[in-house]
Amino acid sequence: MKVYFCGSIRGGRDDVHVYRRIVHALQSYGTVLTEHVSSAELSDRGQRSHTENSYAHMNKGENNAASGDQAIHNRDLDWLRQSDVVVAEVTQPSLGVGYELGRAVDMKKKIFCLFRPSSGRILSAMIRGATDVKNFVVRDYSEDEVEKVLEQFFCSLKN
Ligand SMILES: O=c1[nH]c(=O)n([C@H]2C[C@H](O)[C@@H](COP(=O)(O)O)O2)cc1CO
Repeated sequence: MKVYFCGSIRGGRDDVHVYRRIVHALQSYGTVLTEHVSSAELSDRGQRSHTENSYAHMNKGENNAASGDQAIHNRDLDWLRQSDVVVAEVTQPSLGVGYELGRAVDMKKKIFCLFRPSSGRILSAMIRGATDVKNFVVRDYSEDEVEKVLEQFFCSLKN
């Protein structure tokens, strides 16, 4: 099973610790194509947070030069096409995540969105309201429920 995980990068990295927990749990169900989204080394500038030498080791896809952005976009859409399921943490608003979800709907992917009401945010109606889209599920959860809600979702795929 190939899993495409979506989480905010340039939209803000406040929830990266939650992304790590989700990706860790997802790895027991299959291959996570976008593991880098959960990397603490990626800053909200889409770059590793350290300066100088780290640029030499930077994963080419995650720099913010224009050509780098095109490579990131094209690589991620390739991964999205390959994926069997899309899991998105949507608490931290992110243009990129919203775009990925829209493209995934168009590709008729199975989509599972996770939102934490404890954040005090109100989820976009374009995500919460997509209830008539087939295979598009939005689940409210708290951080300590990550493993449980993912287990429920992957079990539901078997039925
Ligand atoms: O460097 C990147 N690498 C990358 O894979 N993405 C993808 C994966 C994430 O699910 C999503 C985050 O979008 P944004 O950066 O607009 O928050 O876009 C986004 C960026 C930066 O926009």
